[in-house]
Amino acid sequence: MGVEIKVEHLSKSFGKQLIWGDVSLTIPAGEISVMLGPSGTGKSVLLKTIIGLLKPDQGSIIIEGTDLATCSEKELYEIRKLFGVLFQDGAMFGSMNLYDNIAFPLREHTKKSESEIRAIVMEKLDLTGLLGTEDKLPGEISGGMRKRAGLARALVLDPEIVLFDEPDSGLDPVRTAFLNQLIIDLNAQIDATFLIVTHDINTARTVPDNIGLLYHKHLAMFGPREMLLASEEPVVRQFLNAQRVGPIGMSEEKDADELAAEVGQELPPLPPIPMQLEPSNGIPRRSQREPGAWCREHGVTPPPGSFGSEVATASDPRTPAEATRRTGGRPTPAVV
Ligand SMILES: Nc1ncnc2c1ncn2[C@@H]1O[C@H](COP(=O)(O)OP(=O)(O)OP(=O)(O)O)[C@@H](O)[C@H]1O
Repeated sequence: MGVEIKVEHLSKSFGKQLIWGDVSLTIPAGEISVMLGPSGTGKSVLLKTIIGLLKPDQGSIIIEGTDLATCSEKELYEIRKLFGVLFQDGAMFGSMNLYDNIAFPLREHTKKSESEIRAIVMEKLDLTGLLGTEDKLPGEISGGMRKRAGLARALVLDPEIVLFDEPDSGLDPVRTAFLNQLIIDLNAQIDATFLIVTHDINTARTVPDNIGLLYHKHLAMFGPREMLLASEEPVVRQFLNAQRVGPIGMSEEKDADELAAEVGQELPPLPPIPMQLEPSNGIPRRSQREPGAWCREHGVTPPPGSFGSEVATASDPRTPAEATRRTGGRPTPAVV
C-alpha cells in the first residue's frame, strides 16, 4: 500500500550554515514524488533526514504516527524497516557477486532460510530484469545494471517507501529511459511510496505524480506534476524548463544587476506538458490520474499542445483500439 510521509516545519543547519528552513510537505502514500533543486540546495540532506540518518534542528517527520525527529533509537530502527534506498552508485559490495549483494539485507535483518532467501532474490532479479547475472561482480556490469541491482537490493525487504538518490546519474539517455520505465512498472507492482531526487528534467516532467523544488534554503513548491509544469512562478518555471532567464543564476541566486538586465526580456513560452509514463503492461497505477485532470479541476489552461501528441482527437487517424492501448485502457481523455 505504501505509507504517507508528513514533513512539518523542518529545518536543518550544519553549524551556522542553514541548509533549508520551514520545509512542510506531505508525500502521499503509494505515489511517485520527485524532489528537484539546484546543486547544493540540500536534496540529499532532505533524503537522509527523512530516513532518520540526520536529525533536523526543528520540525517533525511523521511516518505511521511516529515522529522521526524525536523518537527513540528503537522506534527509529523499526521505522527504518519500512524503507528501501537506492544510493547514487548502487552502493554494492565490490567483492560480492550480485546474488550475495542482493541477499545481504535478508541475511542481516531476517532469520529466513537460504532457500527462502533464494526465492526472494530470484524474484527481485526478475523484477529488475537481471536474471542470469547473479554470479557477476559489480565491477563486471554496466552502470545501468548496477543501478538495477541496487534497486533489487532495495526491494528485498518489501519496503513501503523507496528512496532514490539520483537514480539517473551517470546513465545515458537510453538507459535513463529504461530505468524510468522500470520505476513506473515497479510502482504499479509494489504500490510503495517513491521519493526520487534527480537532476534530470525529463525524468521530473514524465515520471512522477508530484514534484517538489528546493531553492534558496526553502521548499519553493510541492504539488501535482501538472501544477508545477503549468506554473508561472519564476523559479519553478525556470528550473522545470531549464531556462537561463529567471531568478536562478550560475551560483544559485542572480544578483540585482543580473536581474535588472533581464527586465523586459521576453520569457520563452511554457512548453507543452508531456504525458506521464504509464506501466508497460497498460494497466494504470493506483495513483495514476487522467492526463489534464488536475488542470481541468483547477481551471488552469495548460500550455498549448499539452498531452496532445498521445491523445486521439476526432481527426486522429488512429483506430479506437490503438488509442485505448496507448492510454492504458482508460477512456481517451479530452484535449484540454
Ligand atoms: N554531514 C555534513 N556536514 C556538513 N555539511 C554538510 C553535510 N552534508 C551535507 N552538507 C552540506 O549541505 C549542503 C547541501 O548538500 P546536499 O548534498 O544535500 O545537496 P544536493 O542538493 O543534494 O546537491 P547535489 O545536487 O549537488 O547532489 C552542501 O553545502 C553540503 O556541503
